[in-house]
Amino acid sequence: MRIGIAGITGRLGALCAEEVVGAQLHLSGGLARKPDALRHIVTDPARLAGCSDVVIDVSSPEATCANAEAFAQARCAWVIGTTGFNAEQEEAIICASRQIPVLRAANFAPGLTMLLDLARQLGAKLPADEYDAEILETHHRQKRDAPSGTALAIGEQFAEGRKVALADVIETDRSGLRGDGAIGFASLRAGQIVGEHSLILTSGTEQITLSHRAFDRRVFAQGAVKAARWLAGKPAGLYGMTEIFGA
Ligand SMILES: NC(=O)C1=CN([C@@H]2O[C@H](COP(=O)(O)OP(=O)(O)OC[C@H]3O[C@@H](n4cnc5c(N)ncnc54)[C@H](OP(=O)(O)O)[C@@H]3O)[C@@H](O)[C@H]2O)C=CC1
Ligand SMILES: O=C(O)C1=N[C@H](C(=O)O)C[C@H](O)C1
Repeated sequence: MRIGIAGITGRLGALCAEEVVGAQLHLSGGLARKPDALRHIVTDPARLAGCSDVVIDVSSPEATCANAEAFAQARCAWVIGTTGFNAEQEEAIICASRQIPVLRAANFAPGLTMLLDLARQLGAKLPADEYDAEILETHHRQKRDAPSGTALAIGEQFAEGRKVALADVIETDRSGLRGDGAIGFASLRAGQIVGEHSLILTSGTEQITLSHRAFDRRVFAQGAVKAARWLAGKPAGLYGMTEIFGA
């Protein structure tokens, strides 16, 4: 199986490349802004798609979306781990998934995949007028998007359990009083913290916290390569990590 990496020079992309080689799969090359013939790094997505069965994309929202057309044309499977998309960019990904298999996940870690399932169950069980929901995420100082993609995914699952749309109850600006039924978000950025997420549910008399801490970025790279192996050759469609870790 030939696996390419978009964002291969980045923190996660470089680890994904190591995992591919470590698993004795064929690393077909990578995409970044500066080409490098020695390391098979190109700037044209069509060139990478043309020599790959599947590409793991961990770059930036703009760079990821710029790949959509070339990957669809080459019928190349697409694992997307990039976060921070706007609504228009999300739509472009959904559009591509009508032509090629796309697996999209804000977090490739198995434990976090389980946490998403638990968040949905708690949303369905804990009454919104009794339990305030807050999501706290902490990441390294280089992270660009906030709230993190994972925090938003936790919020979406919890909201789905509550049978509300996250867009209707999301609170990121914390000035003023907390809204009834709000799902609040807070972000911290410091040092080299890999990624921490907590869903904190508080009533007048108790608190329940679901937490996940990644302390080695390799957990994401390993999940991404598992996802790539699973996705190559699948029919067109939009898939997620529950397909891999079965939450
Ligand atoms: N799903 C998951 O489990 C995880 C997802 N992520 C997400 O992955 C993404 C990357 O994270 P991280 O590795 O830390 O980021 P880095 O900034 O370290 O890496 C970004 C990579 O994308 C490339 N890139 C950026 N902009 C462009 C562009 N316009 N055109 C082509 N290539 C571009 C960079 O290449 P260069 O600068 O060399 O041109 C680099 O290779 C983020 O969205 C992050 O949130 C991160 C960890 C886990
Ligand atoms: O940028 C990161 O580093 C991470 N990004 C992902 C996100 O936005 O949720 C996943 C992980 O927490 C690390």
